[in-house]
Amino acid sequence: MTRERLYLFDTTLRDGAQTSGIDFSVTEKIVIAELLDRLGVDYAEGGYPGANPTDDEFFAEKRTQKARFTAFGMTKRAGRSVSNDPGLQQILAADVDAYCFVAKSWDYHVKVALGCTNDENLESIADTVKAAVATGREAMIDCEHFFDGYKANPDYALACAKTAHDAGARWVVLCDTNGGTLPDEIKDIVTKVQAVVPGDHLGIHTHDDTGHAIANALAAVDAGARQIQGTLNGIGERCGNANLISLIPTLLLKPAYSDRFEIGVAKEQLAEITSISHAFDEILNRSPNRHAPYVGETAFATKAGIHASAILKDPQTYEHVAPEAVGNRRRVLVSDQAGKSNLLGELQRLGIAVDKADPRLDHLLADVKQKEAEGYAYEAADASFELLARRALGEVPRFFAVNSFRVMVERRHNAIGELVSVSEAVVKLDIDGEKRMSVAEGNGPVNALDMALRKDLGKYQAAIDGLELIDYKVRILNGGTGAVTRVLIESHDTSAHRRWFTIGVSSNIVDASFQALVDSINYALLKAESA
Ligand SMILES: CC(=O)SCCNC(=O)CCNC(=O)[C@H](O)C(C)(C)COP(=O)(O)OP(=O)(O)OC[C@H]1O[C@@H](n2cnc3c(N)ncnc32)[C@H](O)[C@@H]1OP(=O)(O)O
Ligand SMILES: CC(=O)C(=O)O
Repeated sequence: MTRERLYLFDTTLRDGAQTSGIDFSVTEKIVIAELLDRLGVDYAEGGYPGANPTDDEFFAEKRTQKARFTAFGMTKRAGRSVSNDPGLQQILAADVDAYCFVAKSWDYHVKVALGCTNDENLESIADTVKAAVATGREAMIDCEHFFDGYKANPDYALACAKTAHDAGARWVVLCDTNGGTLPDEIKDIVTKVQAVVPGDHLGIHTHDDTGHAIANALAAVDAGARQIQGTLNGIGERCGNANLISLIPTLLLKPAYSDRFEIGVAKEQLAEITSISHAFDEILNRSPNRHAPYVGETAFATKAGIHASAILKDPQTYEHVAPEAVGNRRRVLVSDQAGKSNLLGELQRLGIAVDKADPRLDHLLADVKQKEAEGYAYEAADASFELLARRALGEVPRFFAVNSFRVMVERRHNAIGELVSVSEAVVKLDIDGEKRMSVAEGNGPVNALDMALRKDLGKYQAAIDGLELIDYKVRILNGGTGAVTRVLIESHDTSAHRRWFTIGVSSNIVDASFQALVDSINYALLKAESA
């Protein structure tokens, strides 16, 4: 069966730049353009030449190599000719493969926002498309508010789409600009537009204001649209655009689409999609959404014992696609919802061989459940879990013992009269029967304890040289000042390029922090020893 070509149009660098809280620098735009080429989209909309210095510099410096590099702008202003519209001339002068012009297609907007007549707007659309086509490049029109416009005045909305098409636009893109349209309406209206724009010329641009951006894009495809616009990780104006990172796996892995369509993203590129999505979040300086479809850390994580038991027998029992297909991985979590199968799955991943009938496994499971009831959360603290498991199996040496620790916080005036807060910690350790005492100052009690703990580990000192704490999170369980505190610490061994999480729980925040610090050091020593 021959499959139809479906084109992917990325607007991360244009509509994505309209996301509140996101401001791309030129350098970031350059890196994102490279990510888009890596992903394999057909079009990459770079921004709006002439709208701001960042976009001007970006268009002067960089273009995508594989994706058709596209400039965005608006149709010519009414009452002016194309050659007499400086904004439009700037767009036409950009070094691109294609242009995408936003045009009004709702008569209410023509009247209120443009303040011109319906015919003048149609003339702007036609003249702009013709001028773009005359440059030898591809032209497309984003019909802004198409669905709301169609509901208000179907004849005029259709006239806008037809005018763009007749003037030579390769694509007429129907935009759900306010994001309020539902999938059935999209399907119905796109079907009707096919009467005036036949063939593979319709595109769809959806926003996620009702949580239907992807469903709406797919509904449009079902009705005949052959270009989908969207963004990396779904960023975009207000609630965002259709998320290409979710759409691409669906188009490639779900027979309802993969049997009917081919897209420009190869299976090998699909296997990079998790890493591309996370790299994009790095650029945005934010943590990836752990629950994101396909690419989230928990997308293939199972917590329930009954699921884990079946997954270990055959992963397909609880997975809709193979995690490897999207470059993700299966995770079997250990928590209070776990059974022995979860433990076995996690131990297997850690390279620990143990028989399901081994009674130590029952003790370990009981221990995990007891500690989870006290407030521990091992699914978030891989290293603390590994220590707990290996200890239960007698595989963790006693590197050092903490005899005591003390921490003092003092607020006082320094020599020049400024009010400062100073923390000082004392840690007493026993290493192979030899007693050691270290004192350190820090910018807070946990920092001081960390310094003191790591100051003198005797023969183990070299093994923690590259160790640094990179994140510290506190969560209060049960509320109130007598509450239980859970501390999660992320550590990084710069020499071994390894990251891990440890946990501590106590009614005392310093005590909880100290537990997590001690676990972190024990884990570093365990890994150094096995290396
Ligand atoms: C649905 C969307 O997401 S469309 C994308 C929107 N993106 C952006 O607006 C980001 C970039 N925009 C900008 O930097 C600026 O708005 C610019 C440079 C484009 C224009 O700036 P200004 O000339 O100062 O105009 P301003 O932004 O105040 O208003 C937009 C003008 O464009 C007109 N306009 C809006 N859409 C269109 C259109 N499709 N065709 C022709 N004119 C249009 C408006 O009527 C308004 O005209 P007016 O100034 O005579 O009232
Ligand atoms: C063009 C566009 O971004 C919109 O109509 O939503």
